[in-house]
Amino acid sequence: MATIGLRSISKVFPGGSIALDQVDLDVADGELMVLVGPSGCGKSTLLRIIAGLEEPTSGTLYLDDTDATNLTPQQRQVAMVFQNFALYPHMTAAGNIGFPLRASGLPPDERDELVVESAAALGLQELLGRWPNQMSGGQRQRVAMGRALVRDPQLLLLDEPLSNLDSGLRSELRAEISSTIRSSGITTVYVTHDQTEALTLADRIAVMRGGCIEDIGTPGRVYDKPATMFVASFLGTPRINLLEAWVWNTVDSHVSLRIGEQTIALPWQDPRARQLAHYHGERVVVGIRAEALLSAAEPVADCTLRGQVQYLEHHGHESLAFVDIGAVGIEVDLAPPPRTPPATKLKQFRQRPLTAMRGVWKRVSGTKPEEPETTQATSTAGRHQKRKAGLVMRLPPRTNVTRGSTINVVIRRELLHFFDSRGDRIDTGFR
Ligand SMILES: Nc1ncnc2c1ncn2[C@@H]1O[C@H](COP(=O)(O)OP(=O)(O)OP(=O)(O)O)[C@@H](O)[C@H]1O
Repeated sequence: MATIGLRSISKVFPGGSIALDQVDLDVADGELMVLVGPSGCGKSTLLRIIAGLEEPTSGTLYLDDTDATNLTPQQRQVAMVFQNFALYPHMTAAGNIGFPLRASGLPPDERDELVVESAAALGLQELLGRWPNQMSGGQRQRVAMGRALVRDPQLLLLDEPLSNLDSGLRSELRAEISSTIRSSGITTVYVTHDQTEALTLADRIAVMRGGCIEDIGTPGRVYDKPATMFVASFLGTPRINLLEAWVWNTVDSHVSLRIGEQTIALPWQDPRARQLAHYHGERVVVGIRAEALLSAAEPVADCTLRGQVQYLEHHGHESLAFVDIGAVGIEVDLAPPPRTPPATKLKQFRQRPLTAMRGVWKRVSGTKPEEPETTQATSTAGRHQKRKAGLVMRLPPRTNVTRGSTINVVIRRELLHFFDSRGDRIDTGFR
């Protein structure tokens, strides 16, 4: 098996479109790394550079600590599975699986043995004589996996291998792919734009946007402590609530967060309060996932917002409520357009720090709410249209909450996320 090391990999396509901007990434031996991000963020380009199908404009690729930037795809011993499976239509399943072995000149006996072995591992024994047009999407996908793994490659690269399948089959095959990869112990890079796939499959996730990796870590870490507002917004269903809040620090007591016309507070004992105190009189963004919100008969001091239920969505196992709390919502630009700097500026542009691209976000709209009476902050009231942002929360499936009713929304403050005006996490190490 192998390790992968990418150092300052950039890719600028003819015409100036920057697909990758100084990407660094390490994949450990036997690790399943998932590259996830919105369309156009550079995932496939990065995968194709690892495969040797695309050349980086600059940077170095290491395989097992050896410079492999200029090796051919064959020399890299990489197997790739594509979105459309790319099976040969004129070959049976057995022919497709055995194709790489035939190409490498293996004698027919040994070849057949390996094909049968590989088919058995993927539950394809009964299908070996079928043609691609006689197989379902899921079966074709398994044959593509068999063909990729039969040569015992060093690396397995998968580019959206499930995106052409319906959702039921996708989750079934996701589990299969995961167990096949883990039992083979092969180092794998898996590209998807589906955050559920990323969270369920990965040992580690690299979240990409605009040609950069914005966050990298275990699924639990990037979900629980996203490095940026974009990452928080991209991962999780329903999407995280992002609300504008104004900070007011009452030293040695608490930090207030003014959200719309309402206020919640973090006690001074909470380490995040001291961190937030640095933003006294300023605007931050509070991220609240649906699981951090509870509906309660009585308000709980310092952590309750009141709001009116705008509408309810029933999903069988749960209901989602959209609650108007009169706050200003923040919308993150999930897919900034590809960057095309002028040729003369290219060098400086590539050297820009990653953070320069992170803070692509905008207020949905809204007037800055009135500060708490004691605040000295400069008011910008009237600059924007006021807008009440809905808060999405989960309710039990047969809830007695009705549309139009006013409810107490209690916030589990330990689950709150805070971001600065650039969209970077205001970290506190609380969790
Ligand atoms: N051959 C090419 N010539 C010019 N631009 C390209 C080429 N291939 C990709 N790009 C551009 O590079 C950027 C990254 O593309 P890439 O296919 O890597 O994104 P992606 O994240 O895989 O997107 P998707 O999920 O839609 O496949 C995009 O802006 C794309 O338009």
